[in-house]
Amino acid sequence: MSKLAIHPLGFAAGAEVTGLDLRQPLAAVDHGAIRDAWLRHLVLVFPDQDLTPEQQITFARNFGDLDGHASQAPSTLHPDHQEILVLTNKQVGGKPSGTHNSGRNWHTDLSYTERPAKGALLSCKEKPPVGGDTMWANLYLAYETLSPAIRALLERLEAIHDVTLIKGIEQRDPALVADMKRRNPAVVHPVVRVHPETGRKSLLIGQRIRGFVGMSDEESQSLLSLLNTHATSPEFVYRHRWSVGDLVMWDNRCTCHVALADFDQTKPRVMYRCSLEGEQKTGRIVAPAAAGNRTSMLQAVAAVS
Ligand SMILES: O=C(O)CCC(=O)C(=O)O
Ligand SMILES: [Fe+2]
Repeated sequence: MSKLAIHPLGFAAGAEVTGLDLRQPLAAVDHGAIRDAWLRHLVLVFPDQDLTPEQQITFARNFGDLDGHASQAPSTLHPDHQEILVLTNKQVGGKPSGTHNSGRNWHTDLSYTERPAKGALLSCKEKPPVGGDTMWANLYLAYETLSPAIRALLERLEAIHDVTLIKGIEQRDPALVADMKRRNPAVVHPVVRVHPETGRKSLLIGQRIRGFVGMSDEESQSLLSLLNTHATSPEFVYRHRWSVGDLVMWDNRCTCHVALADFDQTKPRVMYRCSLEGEQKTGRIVAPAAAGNRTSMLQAVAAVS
């Protein structure tokens, strides 16, 4: 008999899943229960799971194909397992040994690609004594609590997502940044999206958005600020305080998240992430020549749309 138990951790998002050893093959009944909980709670925490990279990959594959990380610089991937992105503040030979200072502004993973991730599974390998929490916001609630007038405006709106807006990207190795930019020209996505499994609408919003198609820069920035402030209201957020061995799995189709930088940077923080490949290509690439200059890009996008 299954020992699986699910305890909600927050009203907006988050549930703890206990009674499972994720190193073992997943029974069909547990698989179904996890999928249901994932769609309902958006962020699932599996505590005390000490997984090898192979075990993390095997568990992740229960929920879809893995993203091949073509959008990432190869040096940020696990040397033996390209399915794993290494998020670390550790230096090797004076250089960051993976994706450095990752996720420091609100974002939905891979929104700067045509096919944002379906979900992700993040395993905590090392953590500082205090700080370094991660927060997720429920973007269904964000959408549903906007006024009908704003919702009607957003229904037709598209946003320009830009990899260069990753917070702190300019502090990364310039060769790595050039690689990221080359791999990821700016893309346009609808602001309102429909979850392919639940059918519910949510916002694709965050701080890696350059602006909205057809709006002036000033209009874009004001609207973006309004939407991001609303979407990340404390009422919509689950905040996770990590322990080594936690595996957290989130639904990236209806959430955004941020990794807090409030910790002693001389202490290591190391996370391994598998990304589930998005099932829908919702974006379209904006001419790369337009990228880099906010005003010219907004005009270029407006011209082609
Ligand atoms: O390091 C973290 O807590 C999260 C980083 C992040 O944004 C991610 O893994 O997608
Ligand atoms: Fe992320």
